[in-house]
Amino acid sequence: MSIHAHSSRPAEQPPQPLAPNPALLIQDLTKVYGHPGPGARPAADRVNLHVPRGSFYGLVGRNGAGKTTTLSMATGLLRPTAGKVWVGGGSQDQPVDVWADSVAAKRRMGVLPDGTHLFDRLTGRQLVTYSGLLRGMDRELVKDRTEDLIRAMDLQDAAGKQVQDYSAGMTKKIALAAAMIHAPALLVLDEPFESVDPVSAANIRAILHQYTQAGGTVVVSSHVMDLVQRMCDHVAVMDNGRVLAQGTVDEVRGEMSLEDRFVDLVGGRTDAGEGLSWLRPE
Ligand SMILES: Nc1ncnc2c1ncn2[C@@H]1O[C@H](COP(=O)(O)OP(=O)(O)OP(=O)(O)O)[C@@H](O)[C@H]1O
Repeated sequence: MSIHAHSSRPAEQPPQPLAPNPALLIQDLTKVYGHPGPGARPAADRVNLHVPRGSFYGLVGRNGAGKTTTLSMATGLLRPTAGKVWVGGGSQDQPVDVWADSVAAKRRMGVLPDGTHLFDRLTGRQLVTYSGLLRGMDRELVKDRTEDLIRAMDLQDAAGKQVQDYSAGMTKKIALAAAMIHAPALLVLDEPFESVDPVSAANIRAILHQYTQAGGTVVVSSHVMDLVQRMCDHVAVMDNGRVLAQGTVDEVRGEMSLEDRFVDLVGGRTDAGEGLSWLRPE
């Protein structure tokens, strides 16, 4: 496990990884929204992450900790102020610099962004199909995989409906299907279980576990420590734009539950409720 791991090295070659051929390597990634200058507080502050191939990696932190900012930069959606990101591929592939070669990098990734903006006038089936066709996949293969994914997400009855008429959880599931159609090496999922019912969440977890067992890598952001402790094998804790700890879940939590360790690291609030003495029924 590394704690308070902030380093600054020249950012040209991928740094020497802790294990060979990582799925995702993030080096000194920094984002300052608006005008960088004195007093500007970075939303992500020299973030270094090493995501091993085949891992199920949780990124946890409070609201506003910088998880979405970090994952958006790591997946080529948000330009970093500073820092580098490399994405691995198959076991024999060299890591690709996400911002220098974004086409090759994006081919290796499936992404479920935060607050997904989808082409919601399309039906669910069309959305997944176009996601495959846009990636240059064979039409017959796309057709077969689309039906497999719709079945796996239990969306058969809704597949012919426009996505704008889906519930929040159904939208999450169809966006996840669209992210998986090209069988990428790495899935980066921002809050994948938010609004998803427990049965669907269990199905999705099973699909993702099967995928990591086949050599895929999953990175998920979440606030739900219990879920991350049960589901993930690796975890990084972020607060105020910084990584406070990272490693295997057992290394990071030690003898504690992940939730207790998290509160220990980020510092719990004990004054919650103060100033709300008026909050009682008349
Ligand atoms: N587009 C933006 N412009 C300016 N500030 C932003 C923008 N997006 C995020 N921020 C700020 O950056 C910080 C980190 O936000 P971010 O969304 O990355 O956190 P998060 O850990 O994903 O939070 P949550 O769990 O609530 O989704 C916050 O202080 C937020 O207000």
